[in-house]
Amino acid sequence: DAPLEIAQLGNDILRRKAQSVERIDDPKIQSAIDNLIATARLKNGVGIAAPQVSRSYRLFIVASRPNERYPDAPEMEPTAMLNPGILSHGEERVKGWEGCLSVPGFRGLVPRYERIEVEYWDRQGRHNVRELSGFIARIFQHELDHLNGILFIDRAE
Ligand SMILES: O=C(CSC(=O)[C@H](Cc1ccccc1)CC(F)(F)F)c1ccccc1
Ligand SMILES: [Zn+2]
Repeated sequence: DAPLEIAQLGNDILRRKAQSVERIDDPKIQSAIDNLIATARLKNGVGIAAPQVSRSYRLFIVASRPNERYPDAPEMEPTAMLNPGILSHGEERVKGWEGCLSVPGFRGLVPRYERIEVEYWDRQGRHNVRELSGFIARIFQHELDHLNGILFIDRAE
């Protein structure tokens, strides 16, 4: 579970559309999940997407925890989300601070939907449909952008 090299701004892999995961029980996918969780923890991230460690799969980790910008952020078990999507969202957008392990040294105020209904498959291959809001919804939208080659600086105001 060695933490992996993080692709930096300018690396073309960050601008590609990632490929859907075909077999969730593929050992390559399961080890990518373990490596992403280790990397997020080591780099103190609240999320990380597979393209950031140069694996162009539709897979990311959401690992919300309280931090200096979001002291009341929920503490959660790092969760792998495969082939994720937004099913519906509210109208309201909220601006919030974001950073990115692939864009070090920058912070930006990014508008995100406050409430979203999402689907994803978990690492056991189960289909999940969830309502997310607040900081976790923000992380989900930030990571989903990574799977579509979008970075928070493209949206920062
Ligand atoms: O922990 C970070 C470091 S940046 C981070 O964790 C990114 C995720 C993220 C941070 C803030 C808002 C949404 C997503 C991780 C990335 F780059 F892999 F996606 C943080 C930065 C700003 C606000 C709150 C927390
Ligand atoms: Zn990011």
